[in-house]
Amino acid sequence: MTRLSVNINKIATLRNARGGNIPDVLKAAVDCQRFGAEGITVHPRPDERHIRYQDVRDIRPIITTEFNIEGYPSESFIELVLSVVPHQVTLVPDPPDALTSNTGWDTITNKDFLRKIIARFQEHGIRTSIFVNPEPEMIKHAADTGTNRVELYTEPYASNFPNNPEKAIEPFVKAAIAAKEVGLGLNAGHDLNLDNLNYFAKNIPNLLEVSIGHALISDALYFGLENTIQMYLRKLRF
Ligand SMILES: CC(=O)[C@@H](O)[C@H](O)COP(=O)(O)O
Ligand SMILES: NCC(=O)COP(=O)(O)O
Repeated sequence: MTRLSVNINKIATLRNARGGNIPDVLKAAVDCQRFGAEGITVHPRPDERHIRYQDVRDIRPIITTEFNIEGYPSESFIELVLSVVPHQVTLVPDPPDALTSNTGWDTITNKDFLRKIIARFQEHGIRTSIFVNPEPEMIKHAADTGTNRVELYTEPYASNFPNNPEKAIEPFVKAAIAAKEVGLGLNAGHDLNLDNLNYFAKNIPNLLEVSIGHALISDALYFGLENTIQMYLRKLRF
């Protein structure tokens, strides 16, 4: 079964547009869970333009579902994660000024860096995942870092899906097979949506989790948050 983790960054972006506390990010985290989300994902960035470090601390004790913190492993991010102790941390190679995540790790050149950080998180009982492009070579080297899982960066799938779904999914199937061969658990995310999710989940073997934010929160404007989460869940249950 593929779990749906809802990324609530965009709810925080909306709140931050005005200051104040509307919409209430903590309430949204609890409500996403109540509406069926099987995980909550947050991606704090250094400028805190969406989810803030304090939000991350406040969410941990009020949710019971899986908590996944994504981000670049700067010292302040590492400190945050070690103080919060989520179920999973996903390491993403975002530079501080990145608009959004736009590539996976080069797991060859960053192998020693990642290995040390991953060991620190795992010593605290935190499962690790690292964000990778769908390249079997990068996935094989990811296994040498000691990580538990990889998260496939799905933007290229999402942008190619409307023109040619078979071609769009091809590298992701190969990547999933490579992950299984080296014993890594498999997550995926970025730009997954109501149109492309079902085809992805049906075709990718051993997909443990998808994290979805931008499209899901946007769909919630039209369909409501509860209904939208249920619509996404139905795309994963077949
Ligand atoms: C790693 C990844 O793909 C997501 O965490 C994404 O970067 C979050 O989306 P925002 O850019 O909307 O914060
Ligand atoms: N890890 C991907 C994620 O959390 C959400 O990405 P997106 O759906 O906002 O593109």
